[in-house]
This record gives sequence, structure tokens and C-alpha cells, in this order.
Amino acid sequence: MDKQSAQERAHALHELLNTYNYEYYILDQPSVSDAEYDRLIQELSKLEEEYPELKTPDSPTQRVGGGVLESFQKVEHRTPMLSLGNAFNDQDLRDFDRRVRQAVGGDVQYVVELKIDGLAVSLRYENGLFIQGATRGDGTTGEDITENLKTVRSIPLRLKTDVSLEARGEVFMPKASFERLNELRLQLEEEPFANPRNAAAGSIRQLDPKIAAKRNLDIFVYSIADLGGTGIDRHSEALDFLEKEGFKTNKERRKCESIDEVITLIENLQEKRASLPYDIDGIVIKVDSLAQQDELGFTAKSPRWAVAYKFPAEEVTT
Ligand SMILES: NC(=O)c1cc2c(N)ncc(C(N)=O)c2s1
Repeated sequence: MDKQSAQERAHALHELLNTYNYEYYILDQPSVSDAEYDRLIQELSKLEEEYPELKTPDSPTQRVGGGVLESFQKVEHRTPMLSLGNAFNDQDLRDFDRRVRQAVGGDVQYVVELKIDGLAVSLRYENGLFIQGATRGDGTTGEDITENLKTVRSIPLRLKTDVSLEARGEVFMPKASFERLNELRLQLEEEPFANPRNAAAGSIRQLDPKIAAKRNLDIFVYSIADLGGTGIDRHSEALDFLEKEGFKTNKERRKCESIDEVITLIENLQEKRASLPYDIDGIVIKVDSLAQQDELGFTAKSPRWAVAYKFPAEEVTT
């Protein structure tokens, strides 16, 4: 095949494979078989071997990239990755709501989301291309785990538009993957992981991306660190924007007009907890208006415009 046709075919395969990846890992609605996907990946790999300049960083063949790292580089977060203040009962939630209303005056809408029990990461994109991913670390300095995050199939290597942004999300291991991994570890007489969160943390911090790639990690993206210029003025709009750009967001989010509505919704979500295919350790409640979030600001370590309602710890199943 001559160079021109190889370039055209490689570009077509990029589009096709990225679409199939999006359908399978983000929409959970694959339109082709795994065999067909693998056949196309093989075809693209051959073209990239023949014409190395076709091997672009966002090529689907580049998910399990680099070699084994000696250690992780440090990354300074441009905006700190803060922790959330906790609420343990309805009274705590009402106190939070009162503080919010006293500070902003007038109506407040909340967005209620599941608190995913994984580990927080930041994903940086320049002109639509995934360029760096990092752990939360101490909130100011994290570790560069870009190569491992590229192996998480639900993290897009290129967004739908050439936007530059930093997104935040929670990497987690689905319960079924956790069970399978522990069965394998027991067969190999290795120490099983205590819970999916530890398994995800241990997997995403592997120095060898080939190991991370086998751990079936997943992600829910839940905020944009800097909304400069997007014209978005509500958190709920930011989530819709992230979804449109090709990120995986969690569907169980709801807008509430009052803390009473929040409390009722939390009761319903608590009943759903055991049936979810991933672990959650609570519910996140955020003021929806970004202008009101700015008015409320932050304490030394947490936003005043959000709170995490923590579920009582689940009885340990030995
Ligand atoms: N530490 C944090 O700010 C957050 C932590 C988490 C988490 N573990 N899961 C979901 C959300 C969310 N939907 O906002 C947040 S926000």
C-alpha cells in the first residue's frame, strides 16, 4: 500500500476504533464483536509498523504504551484537589443547607451524585489530546500516572473537540473485576486485596503499565478544574459538557430544589447501593450555581459549597 492510502486507511481506522471503544467502554453498547475490534487494531498496528509517523499519541494502539517506570514523576496540581467536608445524618445536611443559604441568600439548587469509592485523579487535555494524568497525592502534589491512565479504556485519548481543560474523576475497579482479580491472586497464592478501592489504588500505581492494563479499571469523571471561557455557569451543565466531550460520567445524578428533596433522594440511593456494579461510600451534594459556589468559596481544606454524606461503614463480609 502506498503512503497516501496508508495515511487515509490509518485515519479511518483511528475514527472507527475510537468510536467502537467509546460505544463499548462508555456507552456500554458495543456495535461490533471483540474479534472485529481486535482485527482492526491488528490492521492499524501493521500500518503503524510500516509507517511509524502514523503512530500518533491518540492512536488506539497506544493505550498500553511505555515500558516499566523506575518511579513516578511528581505533578503540581494547578488548582488543589481538595477533600470534602462530611455529613453523617440529616441534621448535618440541614446545617450545611442553612450555612449555604445564609451565605448566598435566595434560592439554592443542589446536584446530588454518588460518591465513588476509588481514587481521585486529574486528567489534563491540550487541544483535545490527553497529555497528563496524576493522582491526588496530598492535594497539592500528586504522581504522574499518565501511562497507566491511558490503559483505562473509558478515558478518552482525544476529546470530541480540540478543547484544553483539566478534568477530575474517580478511578475505580468494578466489583466483578475485583472478585475475579482476588480469585486469581488466591490461585497464585498472592495476598488478596481487601476491597475494590485498595485494588484500584494498587493497580493504578503499578510501575508497569502492562499490569495496570489487565486490571479492568474504570472511571467516572465529575468536575472540570478550570471552566475558563466555556461560558458554563452551573455544575450540572459542566457534567453535561464533560459527557458531550466523550468522558464517562455517572448517570445517577439529580438536581434538587431543596435539602428535603436531597434527603429523600439519599434514602433512595442508599437502597440502590448493594445492587450497583461498583462501590460507593456516600453521596456528594454540591451547590449547582457556579456563581454561588464562588460566593461560598473554600475553608483551608474543603469547598463550602459541597458536602459528602457518608454511609455508615458496611458490615465487613469475611
Ligand atoms: N474529593 C472530592 O472533591 C470528590 C470526591 C468524589 C467522589 N469520590 N465521587 C464522586 C464525586 C462527585 N461526583 O463529585 C466526588 S467529588
